[in-house]
Amino acid sequence: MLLSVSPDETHAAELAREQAYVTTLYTKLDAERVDAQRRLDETLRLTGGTPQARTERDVATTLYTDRLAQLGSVEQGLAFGRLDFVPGSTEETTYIGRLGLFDEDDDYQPLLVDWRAPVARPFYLATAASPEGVRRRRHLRSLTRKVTGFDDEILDLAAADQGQDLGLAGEAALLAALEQRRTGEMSDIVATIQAEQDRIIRAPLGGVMVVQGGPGTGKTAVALHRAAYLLYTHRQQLTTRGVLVVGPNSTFLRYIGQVLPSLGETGVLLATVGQLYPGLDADGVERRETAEIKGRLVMADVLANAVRDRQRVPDPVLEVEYEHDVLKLDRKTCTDARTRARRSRRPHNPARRLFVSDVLDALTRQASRKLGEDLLDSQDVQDIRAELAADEHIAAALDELWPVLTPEGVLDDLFADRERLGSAARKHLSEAERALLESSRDAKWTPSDVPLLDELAELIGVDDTEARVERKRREREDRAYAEGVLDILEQDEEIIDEELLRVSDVLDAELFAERQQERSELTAAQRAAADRTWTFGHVIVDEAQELSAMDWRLLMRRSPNRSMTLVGDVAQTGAAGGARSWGEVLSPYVEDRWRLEQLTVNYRTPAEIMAVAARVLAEVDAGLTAPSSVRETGVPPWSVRSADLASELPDLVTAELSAVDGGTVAVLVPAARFDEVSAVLGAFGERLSVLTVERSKGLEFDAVVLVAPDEVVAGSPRGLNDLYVALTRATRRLGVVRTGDDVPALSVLG
Ligand SMILES: Nc1ncnc2c1ncn2[C@@H]1O[C@H](COP(=O)(O)OP(=O)(O)OP(=O)(O)O)[C@@H](O)[C@H]1O
Repeated sequence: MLLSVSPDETHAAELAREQAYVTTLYTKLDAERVDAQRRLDETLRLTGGTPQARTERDVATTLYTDRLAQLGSVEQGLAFGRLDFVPGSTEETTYIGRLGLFDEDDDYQPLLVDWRAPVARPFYLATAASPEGVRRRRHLRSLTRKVTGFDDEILDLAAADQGQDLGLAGEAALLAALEQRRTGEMSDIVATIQAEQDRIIRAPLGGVMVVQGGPGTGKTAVALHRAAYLLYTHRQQLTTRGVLVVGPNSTFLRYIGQVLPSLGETGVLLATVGQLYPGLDADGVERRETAEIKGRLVMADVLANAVRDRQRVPDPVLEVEYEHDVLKLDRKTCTDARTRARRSRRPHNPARRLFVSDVLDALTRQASRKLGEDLLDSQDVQDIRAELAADEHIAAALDELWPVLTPEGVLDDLFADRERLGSAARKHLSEAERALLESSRDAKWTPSDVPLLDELAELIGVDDTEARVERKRREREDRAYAEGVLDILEQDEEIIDEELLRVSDVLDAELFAERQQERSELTAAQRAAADRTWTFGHVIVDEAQELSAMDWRLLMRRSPNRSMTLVGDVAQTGAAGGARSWGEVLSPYVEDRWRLEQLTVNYRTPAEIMAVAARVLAEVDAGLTAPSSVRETGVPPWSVRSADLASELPDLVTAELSAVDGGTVAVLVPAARFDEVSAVLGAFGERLSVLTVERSKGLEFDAVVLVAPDEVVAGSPRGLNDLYVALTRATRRLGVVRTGDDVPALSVLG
């Protein structure tokens, strides 16, 4: 008798097989977690020993702590792919997942291959036209530990003929991922990375790579997965120096903050430029025009002048009281001392020693003459010099001529004093521009002050020895404390030895956490955050088009090896001092030694919305092409005119919130309307965000309502770029609320 098996039964049997395999993977994962925890506990129990033993323990503790964090992060979607190769190929069926798992009992055969390993590459790159030995690619879908389904792609030439215009791999899985409601936090894309993205993620570590791509092409996603890939592939090199990821503002950093931990990577420093000067989180707000001036390259000259202006000489003579007499410091003596100190090419504070020494020599000669040179031996002269050096009047005179400076002090004084600013900047900035700087020094430091402070720190030569010594002292204290705790617990343990109680069983959770904290403080990222002169193994900049020339100077200092990935879109530049072209930005640092990669497919914005955005882009620059959308929603964008926002906007927002069914909605406004609209929409809760267009950069929402597009366009010289950014934030729905003049590029909306 012939048995007939229905497709459903085959599918169900296959699903059961996948479930069985995935279950063994989770069992293995659980065993690894128990093992890592046990090893960590054992390491934490050990105390004392030689310095080398302690160092080894520290390394082991960090290793097991990191491993535990990594094992904890991969719970969701542990395995998401499978490759079956053509018969006769050297590869066997391979499962691809968020980390690698091996079978120790079977010669360390891989049970699951880390997505970053070379063997996993065909999962992202193989196509029907170029299958790389792959016969079938399978995307596994799962919910917690349950496999809920799978999608297969058979990579043969018949499939190649079915015209995959955009060359998308795993289309069903990709579209399912893109259709997901947005939560307000970015997710990783590890299961559905596309070929053009994969090539960028796995590009070699060295050199400067620019990734140019329109909105929604996955630049941010690619940048973060690249960080994870580089840390996996060049772990040794990068864990000591660390990886820096720079984003445009703290809202954006919060949005992307979970992606790297979800990929098992915690050692990356995420920061805005405003956070790259230790001790400051500069988030003050200022006018665009002021930020633009502060971002200009000439500010480096202005600051150099400001520091030189603090190196003064008497005009004509400075008289200093000394021992009931008066010593005279003349212009020539001081000018000579100043010239020698400047010629040393040391920064201001270290060069002060030379200046002071020369001036003291001159004063010593003078004082000796007065006392009668012939009567003094060399010891007497030395004593006189020491006395002069300790004299408060002389110290005050030296401070006047060559003060010890701080970057904050110099910048504050410069912006607060018209004369100083005039002297330092007259040649570089107009009176009106100087007036803008002068009015900018309110209470808070702004992000554009940070590269200026950093520049000043270089010019002044800030001595951070004290900070370093203090840091070391704190580390030692923390360690001694933690060890003390463990010693006590170990003594207890001796008493209850028979019960074989482990330290970790009795170690108070809070103390344990503190000890963990101490360990994590020692990661490269943490140390880097506290050290202005830290140089990173790799620097990744997102929304790189927004950075000013002065921002670039700061970042280049943090990356002397020029191992950098810069992602951005020159069509979205909003900052007045931002990039117009990548060549212009980079040539001062690397000339033409940088490579360009492009991303061309928009995964975020549906075709219906992109059609509108493309018209705006054509007005920005007819030569620019908008990326092609990967999907349509069938929902056309809408537009209404409102004469009374306060009464009409809440209803429009309510309708959008219900249309996205649990998803997120953003109301984007020109900066001048932010307070008004926030007040109107104050009570809508978490799913609604009211943001200025500038703050929405890099973010996305299920629905976007854009208010007053004409004001967005008129609001800045790059207003059309801002409009383009605003229109491309939506993953499903877009609405425009007009309050004033019509914007020609939006006329298609009615
Ligand atoms: N291969 C992919 N698989 C699944 N989702 C993807 C993929 N590539 C991108 N996405 C999703 O598309 C959206 C846009 O990605 P991302 O924010 O990285 O784009 P972007 O180029 O940085 O955009 P913008 O320039 O507008 O800030 C995100 O939700 C991201 O998760």
